[in-house]
Amino acid sequence: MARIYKDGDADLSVIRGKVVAVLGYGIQGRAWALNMRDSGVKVIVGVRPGKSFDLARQEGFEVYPVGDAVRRADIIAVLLPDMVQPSVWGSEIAPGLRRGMTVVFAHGFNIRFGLIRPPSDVDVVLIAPKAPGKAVRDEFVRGWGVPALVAVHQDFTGSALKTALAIAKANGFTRVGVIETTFAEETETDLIGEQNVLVGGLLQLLRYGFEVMVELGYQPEVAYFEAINEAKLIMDLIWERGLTGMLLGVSETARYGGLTVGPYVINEDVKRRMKEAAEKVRSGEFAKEWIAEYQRGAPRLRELLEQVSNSQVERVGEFLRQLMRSK
Ligand SMILES: NC(=O)c1ccc[n+]([C@@H]2O[C@H](COP(=O)([O-])OP(=O)(O)OC[C@H]3O[C@@H](n4cnc5c(N)ncnc54)[C@H](O)[C@@H]3O)[C@@H](O)[C@H]2O)c1
Ligand SMILES: CC(C)(O)[C@@H](O)C(=O)O
Ligand SMILES: [Mg+2]
Ligand SMILES: [Mg+2]
Repeated sequence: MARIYKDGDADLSVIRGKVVAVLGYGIQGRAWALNMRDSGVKVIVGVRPGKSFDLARQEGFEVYPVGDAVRRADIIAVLLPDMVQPSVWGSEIAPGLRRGMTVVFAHGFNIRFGLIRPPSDVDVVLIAPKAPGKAVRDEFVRGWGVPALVAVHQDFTGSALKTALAIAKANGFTRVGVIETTFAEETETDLIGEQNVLVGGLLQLLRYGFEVMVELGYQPEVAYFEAINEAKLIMDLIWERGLTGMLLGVSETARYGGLTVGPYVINEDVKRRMKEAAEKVRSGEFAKEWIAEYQRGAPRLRELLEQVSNSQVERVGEFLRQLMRSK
């Protein structure tokens, strides 16, 4: 049984009086900085000059270049893009680290694949939210939170877990539940999950679902409502009531059709390829490929993103989302 920490297991006083530097003010960084400040934690931001720097200032934070923020902090949360972290670590983070500091990651990628090797006299922990940054902030503002994982890679002070749980509490994660894991388990499951299901599998399923109807001559607007917009509402049912609850919340016709046709469309062959993709994560092959792509300037990523953003489904979706938002 997984070990799961809740609010009562975490003590905010562990980080009171300490300075937490959030490095990066992007998708996660902004959410963490705002959440922790709202929880009474002393937060500063470390980021390069530019839009994020200006936004963090506008939103009332003391903002510094990364190296200066590290030097002023007791705890640093490394919320820079994964591919940027190793070089910034070498040039700006490592030189400012002091004995007994805590380094918090939100994803274990660079530790798991050996791209960052912290000195032995700091604590190294992981607090990985199982949610996109927008939800990390929105749920906190709503008075609740999102689930997260916690892991300790290095416990120099003997209180690494306590510090990690305090950071989790300040973000609202312990209100929901924080599961104990390892950097390896978090990194591998996060990559496998986002590729096979959350980002990759889901996107492709929705695109094909839409395209099949359009290619059969149905109206694109009808196909969008059917294959994409309603997918959110069905997912809400699963989120609230589980798989069986969703099945009981749709018609008997949908229940029978879904249970018989689903496994025909998403078949064992798909499962086999999901396992192949998972193996590429576990062996490090995916990490190697992504690092090489990033070092070339990410041309393939840009091209694939452009293909999605220029597709018909996006034009239809934009029109319908606008329509649904206005009376
Ligand atoms: N995006 C998510 O919802 C999400 C969810 C869970 C975990 N994570 C993890 O959180 C971490 C941060 O990811 P993100 O998606 O929030 O990143 P992001 O791309 O949104 O963050 C970019 C931030 O880093 C700054 N930055 C980029 N290069 C820099 C440099 N050289 N020097 C200083 N600042 C620089 C940018 O100005 C910006 O503020 C990653 O480890 C990621 O895996 C992200
Ligand atoms: C939000 C996700 C997909 O769960 C996260 O893992 C990420 O990398 O952005
Ligand atoms: Mg991820
Ligand atoms: Mg994730």
